[in-house]
Amino acid sequence: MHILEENQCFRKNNDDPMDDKEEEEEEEAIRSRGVTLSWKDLSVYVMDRGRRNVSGQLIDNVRGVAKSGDLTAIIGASGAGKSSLMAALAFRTGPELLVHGTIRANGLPVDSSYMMRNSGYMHQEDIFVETMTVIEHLWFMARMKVDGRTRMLDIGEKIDRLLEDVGLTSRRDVRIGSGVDDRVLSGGEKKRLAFATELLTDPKILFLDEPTTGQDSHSANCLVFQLKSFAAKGRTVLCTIHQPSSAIFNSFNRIILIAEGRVAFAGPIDEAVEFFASQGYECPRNYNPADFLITVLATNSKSENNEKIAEKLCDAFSNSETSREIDRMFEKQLQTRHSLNPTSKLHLHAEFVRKKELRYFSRLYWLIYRDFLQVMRDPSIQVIRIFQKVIVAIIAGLCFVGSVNFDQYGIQATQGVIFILVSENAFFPMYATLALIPEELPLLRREYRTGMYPVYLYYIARVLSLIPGLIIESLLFASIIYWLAGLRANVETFGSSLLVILLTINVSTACGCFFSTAFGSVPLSMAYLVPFDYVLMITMGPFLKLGSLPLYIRWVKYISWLLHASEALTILQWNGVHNISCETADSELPCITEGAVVLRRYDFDEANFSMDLVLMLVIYFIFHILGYACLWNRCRWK
Ligand SMILES: Nc1ncnc2c1ncn2[C@@H]1O[C@H](COP(=O)(O)OP(=O)(O)OP(=O)(O)O)[C@@H](O)[C@H]1O
Repeated sequence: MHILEENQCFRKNNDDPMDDKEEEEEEEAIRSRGVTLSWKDLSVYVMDRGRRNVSGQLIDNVRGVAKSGDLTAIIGASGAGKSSLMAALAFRTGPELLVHGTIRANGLPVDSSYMMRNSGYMHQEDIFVETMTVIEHLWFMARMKVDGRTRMLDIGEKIDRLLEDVGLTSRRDVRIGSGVDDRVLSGGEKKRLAFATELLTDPKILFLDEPTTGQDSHSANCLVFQLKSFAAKGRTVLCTIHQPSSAIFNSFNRIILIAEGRVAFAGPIDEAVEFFASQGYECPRNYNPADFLITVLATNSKSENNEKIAEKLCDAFSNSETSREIDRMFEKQLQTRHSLNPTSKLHLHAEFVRKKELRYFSRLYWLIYRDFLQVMRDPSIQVIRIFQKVIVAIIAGLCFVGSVNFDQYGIQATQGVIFILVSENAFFPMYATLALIPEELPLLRREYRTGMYPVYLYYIARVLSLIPGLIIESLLFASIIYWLAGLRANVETFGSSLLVILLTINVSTACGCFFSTAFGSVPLSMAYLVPFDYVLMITMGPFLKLGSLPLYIRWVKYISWLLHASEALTILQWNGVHNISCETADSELPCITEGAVVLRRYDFDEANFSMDLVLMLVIYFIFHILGYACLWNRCRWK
């Protein structure tokens, strides 16, 4: 009995048994509908930072074939170049790598968009939104990846089937999470979830980078069994693996052995052991052949010609009959392609065009949905923040009870409340937003590069998902402090003050988004944002008369929304006030009786109110446009 029997795994196959001939015919028919991937003269280079010069080579002129219906494994020691080769074949290398060579699908040259639409790629490191549950994650991924015309019912059925296939049905409502806890997924379960995610689109070609890492041997065996079953449906499955057990090794149809970026063998598994034996490296009996092959290739000792063993084997393989067989397969693919009539060619390449993507608004909806779940479930983002705000508002408001009056002391108290309203609604959201995008950058890059959504949709969704929280937060804070302190008690002034505060909090969030995308990490963003904030705070009104600002800093008044907010709120409190009492006046200082004089004292002008609001809006859009541009740049080039 083969060790990877299906009934040991999560789900049984209930297909009717067939006789051998029928099975062979069926297999051949399925294969002919699949995609045979072939590549030649494929090299991968590392580029320097400016992408002008090559600074190293990871893959050196390799060739190979991965047939539909086969499970092909790229095997080699750690650092041999397995992931680099697979990423190159899948068109998933980062912009720091340059891929040179020919990659063909059924003999036709392919490009990145073909690969993105026809292949799935399971990365070595899983990146999930940890606050989502398994089912929420799968629904999100299905809506973003699956053909837009697929019915919700069919998607639901598919998800249920996949959950059963990968043994996660009982964990469907568990959060993905992090750490070791039975309320979140384990490392192995995350791998299975990543696998199920790739199967959502039923890709013609499936790439998996180290799918068995972190799995116990039973789960690893089951996963490989599922890969085989998937391949048997006429799919092309390629995975990298660096330490397969004998059972897993024996279940591969073909292997590609990689050493130092070169191919030491590519072909059926039993031929690999024979080839090594023919070169003088006989696998001992009862020894795991995979361990043996990898150990031989990783040995640093030299052969009789003072050549490294890996180099000698790679040279020998490139002159071997098996290698020539690969060349013949490559040529055969080319001929098949030439014999195809134009309609078939069109058909082959038009397959992916037929997939209808979800409309922008639907994708935006799903992105906002995901961001909302995150915001709602991450207490550090919302609940604690709101609670903290309420406490601060009550404490601050209580300090001002009875002091905000139309008298000489009241002038200072009113400006104090305005300072707290502005600074609290400016600095807090600015720093709270700073970590949001850098934390998600790896996920964003990955999803953007697979074509799930454009960067601007992500950015808009991120900003929109923050708005409800920001509104609740700012309105709560401002209302508590406004009424406790006793600022002007009429609906119009209160409403306009809330509008100014809403603008302040939104511009500050936009500023936080810009700094986080411009500098890419929280410590670096903080390093630049703190001095910038100091300048904004010093020049916001209460500390310095605007007219006395030194010439070199005077430009700040155009970009400081803190200043515009202070001015607008001060205007709302003092505009039209003619009866400021002199009762509490210091006998040595002149008494101020007019609101207009209070405004002049800070170099504010009541005619500026509308302009302040407009300028805040302009600054809001400028920060977001710059923030988006920086994010787009990071996704494209890093
Ligand atoms: N983007 C890159 N820039 C520079 N060097 C890289 C890059 N990606 C990989 N390398 C280097 O190329 C070599 C091969 O890396 P690769 O990840 O392909 O190996 P691997 O065989 O998959 O190893 P592992 O099993 O440990 O994942 C390593 O030395 C790695 O440091």
